[in-house]
Amino acid sequence: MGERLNGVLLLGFGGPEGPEGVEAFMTRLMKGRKPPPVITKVQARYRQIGGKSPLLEITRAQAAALEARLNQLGGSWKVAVGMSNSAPYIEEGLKELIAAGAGQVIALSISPHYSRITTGAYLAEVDRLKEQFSCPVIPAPAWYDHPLFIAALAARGREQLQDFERPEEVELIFSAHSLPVSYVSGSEADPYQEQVEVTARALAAHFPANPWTLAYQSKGGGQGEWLGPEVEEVLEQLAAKGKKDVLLIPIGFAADHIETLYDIDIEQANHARSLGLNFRRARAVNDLPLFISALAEVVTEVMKR
Ligand SMILES: CC1=C(CCC(=O)O)c2cc3nc(cc4[nH]c(cc5[nH]c(cc1n2)c(C)c5CCC(=O)O)c(CCC(=O)O)c4C)C(CCC(=O)O)=C3C
Ligand SMILES: [Fe+2]
Repeated sequence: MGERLNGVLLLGFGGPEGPEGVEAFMTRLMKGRKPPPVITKVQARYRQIGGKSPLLEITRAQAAALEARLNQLGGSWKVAVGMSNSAPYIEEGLKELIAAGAGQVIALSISPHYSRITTGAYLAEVDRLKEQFSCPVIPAPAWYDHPLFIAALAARGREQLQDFERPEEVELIFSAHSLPVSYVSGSEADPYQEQVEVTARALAAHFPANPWTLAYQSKGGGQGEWLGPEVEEVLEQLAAKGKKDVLLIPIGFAADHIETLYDIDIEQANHARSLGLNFRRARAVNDLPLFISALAEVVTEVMKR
């Protein structure tokens, strides 16, 4: 792989580190669209998860683990983090790699499924900056169907499944972030929904005995209809069918953050409890070695092209 330092820029959505960062984050994210009452509601959620999201810390841990793995496989590697909506921004991550002497940069989205608000936006920003830095930047391929990512999700599921009395009878819910239906329809449709469905089917194959349902979570307000069914609806349907044991595996996020710690662990868990369900959630893949190996394979595949 040569003597030159290879850079990897791990690209993510970003998030406010705590309640006081919510306003700036949302203004950037929504381009000024959302009224202040929503900001207050979101701030209250961050307070309920301890005032701070673990997202940045987890992403940094993923970057460190990926860097170690790549250096172990051969060559000389540095992995930096660049976020779309919060610091460290994509520009800072790119500057860090170039300052370290990277001869080229592989841009790797940490969002599992492609949408215009996630990977599409990250790569557009990378593209915009590319001119300014005259360093080759190569986008890494998607990994939503990578066998090691699927195996990592399955391992997280199994961690929880073994705590149920009859693991093979537990109802599985696979969840991904909802999107406005307008993003996934028409001639310029994002492949998001198809990719989520591929991940769900591949994961289901790891649990051949268990019934499963794909559901969407954390939908926003406005912008018309959003992808469904919602997790809450699925919980209600399972309760109505007399089911008791439910394990939710979030497949649309690579790290634990407000969407798992608040939306699932507080809101959906409360809803499940009120329906009399025995509800558990699988941890996000975070820096699980299986997942880091998946990312390392994706990166080294780029080098072979
Ligand atoms: C597909 C997707 C991912 C998955 C990709 C991935 O995980 O990599 C993701 C991740 C994240 N989303 C995050 C936070 C937020 N997203 C919001 C709003 C929105 N997200 C959307 C989509 C996604 N978002 C959409 C279509 C909107 C509505 C925009 C609009 O209406 O135009 C809002 C505003 C309030 C609200 O609507 O809830 C917040 C606070 C955080 C940070 C968490 C933390 O800090 O712990 C993370 C990782
Ligand atoms: Fe979001």
